[in-house]
Amino acid sequence: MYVIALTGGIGAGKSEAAKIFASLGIPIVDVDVISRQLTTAGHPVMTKIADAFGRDFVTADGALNRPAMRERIFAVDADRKKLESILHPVIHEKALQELDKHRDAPYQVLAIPLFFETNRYSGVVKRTLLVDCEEAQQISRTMQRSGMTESTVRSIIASQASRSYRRALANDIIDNTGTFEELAEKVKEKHEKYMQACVDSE
Ligand SMILES: CC(C)(COP(=O)(O)OP(=O)(O)OC[C@H]1O[C@@H](n2cnc3c(N)ncnc32)[C@H](O)[C@@H]1O)[C@@H](O)C(=O)NCCC(=O)NCCS
Ligand SMILES: Nc1ncnc2c1ncn2[C@@H]1O[C@H](COP(=O)(O)OP(=O)(O)OP(=O)(O)O)[C@@H](O)[C@H]1O
Repeated sequence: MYVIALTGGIGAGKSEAAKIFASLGIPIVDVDVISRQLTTAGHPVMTKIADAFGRDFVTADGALNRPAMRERIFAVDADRKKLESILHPVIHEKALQELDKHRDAPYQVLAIPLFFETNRYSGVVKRTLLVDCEEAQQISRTMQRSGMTESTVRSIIASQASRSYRRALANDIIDNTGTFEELAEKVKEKHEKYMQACVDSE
């Protein structure tokens, strides 16, 4: 299995980059998508979250109350760690199962915001690809996409690894300070490189 971890800070452009890899036929395993699936109504994980945080963090139909949880965990570090200790092991197990389904693909993309923060996936990942832009762009793009306030976005950025730390650790970097067209070109370049690399590694 040849797995590329696609990582980056909030709003840096991971989802947009992942869509372009998908359009090139590459399977995508996205841990944010898995996390959302695990926190829908009726999933056993929701019982653990309700026990740990109380009913205020669960919607009337039993799903995760995402805005309430977002406000809480990016204000209180201990609560973020508590939520992560419930969700991360289950997300990890599910992500490995998903990756296993696409063993025959030339390579796969694992979209994972907290790759450098968690360390859980290093065993399965061959290379890391950072999508990176200026912090001001992360903030404005996230605010536009989600309607979050600037201070919420800043608190999320503060909880994540710094830009310089990620840039120092990544094997490859895509600069997403430009247009969508430029991003698409850069993703295609990386795709060609990874196609060659996985052939060479056989
Ligand atoms: C806090 C929650 C409810 C907010 O939900 P929401 O729908 O607004 O955001 P979504 O899940 O799409 O995540 C958006 C982005 O927030 C950032 N983010 C999410 N969780 C975390 C975290 N624990 N630490 C730092 N940043 C995070 C990431 O950049 C992520 O891409 C949700 O993100 C969550 O349940 N987080 C805990 C699970 C987790 O750690 N996910 C990251 C997987 S490695
Ligand atoms: N090059 C670009 N030019 C303009 N807007 C962009 C560009 N790249 C991404 N965006 C927009 O910025 C927002 C954030 O991008 P995206 O959702 O891909 O980021 P992300 O890294 O997946 O964020 P998150 O960590 O929140 O999941 C989206 O609305 C997206 O369409």
